[in-house]
Amino acid sequence: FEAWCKKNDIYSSRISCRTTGASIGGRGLFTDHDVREGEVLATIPARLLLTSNDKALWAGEIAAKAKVAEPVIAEWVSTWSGGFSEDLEAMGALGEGARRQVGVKLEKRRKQFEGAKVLYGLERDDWAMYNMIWSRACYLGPQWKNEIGIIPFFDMLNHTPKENVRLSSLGDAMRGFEGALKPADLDEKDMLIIAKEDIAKDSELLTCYLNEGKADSKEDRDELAARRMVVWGF
Ligand SMILES: C[S@@+](CC[C@H](N)C(=O)[O-])C[C@H]1O[C@@H](n2cnc3c(N)ncnc32)[C@H](O)[C@@H]1O
Repeated sequence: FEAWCKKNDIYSSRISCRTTGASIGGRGLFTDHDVREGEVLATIPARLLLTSNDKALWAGEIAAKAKVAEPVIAEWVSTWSGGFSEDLEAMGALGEGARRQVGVKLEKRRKQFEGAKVLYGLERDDWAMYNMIWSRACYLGPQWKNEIGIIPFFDMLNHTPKENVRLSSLGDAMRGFEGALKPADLDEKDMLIIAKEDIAKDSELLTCYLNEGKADSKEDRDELAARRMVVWGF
């Protein structure tokens, strides 16, 4: 994966992808040095992203693009894992209310998938890929007109409520800095991963998938737990 990143002009400043029990998600990105707040940890060329501006069936469009992607992208897609897997054991950890909501969300996902099959020519076997796409995609921000996409390298970050990095396109990061010059070798739509705080060497880089701070009723908490399960499988 790191060789793939290097070959495709993903610049990352001494960050490694590690498969280890020390990673909260089993595999994730780690610092190989002491990082300072504000440091740009990676730049990712816009051309590598798989994106969609279909608000309803975006995962279907991305799945269709992933299926016919050029070899370079296909090589990256083959590294994907995670997402919702109908893992009954994981589901057992949820309370009754949350489990009920998982059922409702799953029903909705299945209907969307049926729609995506028709519109984007997906097949029944694409269900696992479809779910994986849900678990790896994010909003790309104003520079991308809030399209949804999967960003190589960034998609290796695991979740924590208290993230230590943030994502921004170069264009969004530069907005407000009047007169700032764009680096000549970067595009406004290229994505940056920026340290939100000082991070010690050998720490996992983490982002927040889902803000759980606002859930103050049991129903809200169940809804969030269900969403976490159906989107990310944990
Ligand atoms: C965007 S990917 C992150 C990278 C992923 N660990 C990998 O190896 O490709 C999202 C998936 O990572 C796993 N994951 C992320 N954060 C996690 C956490 N806090 N606890 C358990 N699993 C997590 C889940 O399988 C989730 O569907």
